[in-house]
Amino acid sequence: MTAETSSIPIVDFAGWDTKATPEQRRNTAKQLTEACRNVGFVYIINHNVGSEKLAQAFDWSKKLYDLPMEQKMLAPHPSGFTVHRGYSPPGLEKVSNAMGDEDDAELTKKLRQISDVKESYEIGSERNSDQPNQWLPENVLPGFRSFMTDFYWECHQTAEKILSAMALGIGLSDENHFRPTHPGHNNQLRLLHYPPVPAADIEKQLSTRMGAHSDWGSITMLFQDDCGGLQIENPHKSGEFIDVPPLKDAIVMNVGDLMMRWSNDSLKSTVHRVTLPPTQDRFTGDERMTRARYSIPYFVSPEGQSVVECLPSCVDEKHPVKYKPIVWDDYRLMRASVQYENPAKETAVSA
Ligand SMILES: O=C(O)CCC(=O)C(=O)O
Ligand SMILES: [Fe+2]
Repeated sequence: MTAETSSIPIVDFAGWDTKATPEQRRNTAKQLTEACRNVGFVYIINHNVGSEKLAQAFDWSKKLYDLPMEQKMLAPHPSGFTVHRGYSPPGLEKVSNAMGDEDDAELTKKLRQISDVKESYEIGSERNSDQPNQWLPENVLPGFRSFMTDFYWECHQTAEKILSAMALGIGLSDENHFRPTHPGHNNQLRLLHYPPVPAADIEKQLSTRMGAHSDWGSITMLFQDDCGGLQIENPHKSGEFIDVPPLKDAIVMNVGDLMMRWSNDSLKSTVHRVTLPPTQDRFTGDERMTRARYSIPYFVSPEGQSVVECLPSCVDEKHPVKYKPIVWDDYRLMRASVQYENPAKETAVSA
């Protein structure tokens, strides 16, 4: 299956360009929002992140992961879950959909028994002092820091456009509604590498590439290479997964849990996962080693103290308010506690 024939809608963002007519902009906003309501995932083409820039970002990511482990460990992810920056070797992070409360403690332990076979590197705004970046020494990968810092802000500019189109699409009178809460300092650029793994390990569920989960924030913009393996839960049939085939240079955009709350559930935060690539030519040798996969998600979130409460344009008699207001930082910490081991919490659970 190709992206053109998959059930994930494709939205041409040339229709949200400054040169587009008001009608083209309204139509684009409508298409984007319909996709977010019905599927929660959408391909965005003709956006502002250029093809060459993307190729360079994937090249840098490959250079990073080609480094020996001891060099990558010069920028380690701090222990615990409060700071989410730097390098996580395979097995450190386990994504899940658990909410992080006490009832989830057992579930969290069980989830850890099947590890995600991936390594990741997280980057944020240089001005976010709560989440300090963990850079490699410049001489280890000269130019990496400066490229990634620029790329981070380029992605942010595109995120602002997407949020504006969504604001219009969900009926807000001001298309800049999300700007004050999303100045960009709380976003997260993530470089992901899924190393080759025997296909049988994934088939027998001895390991996964990335387990099923939804994203927590406002929206996610994902760039994927041509390996394949990303799947979303069928919006019309729970438990069934459908492929999100690679579409060169497209952004795979999805709604996060926070935007779902903000929109009073009118937009969908769809569960997704990464598994075996769909076609046999992605395997090599007797062991059927899976081709490596590189992807670059960009998670867009509001400022930490932003209060998220259902938007008036998404509430009416038929759709009463579903969620109490929450502060983004409180919600994020609750979700993060499940993903990275917290030594204090683990002791408490097993005691
Ligand atoms: O690697 C991918 O394609 C998906 C990544 C993802 O879903 C995530 O990091 O939350
Ligand atoms: Fe995700």
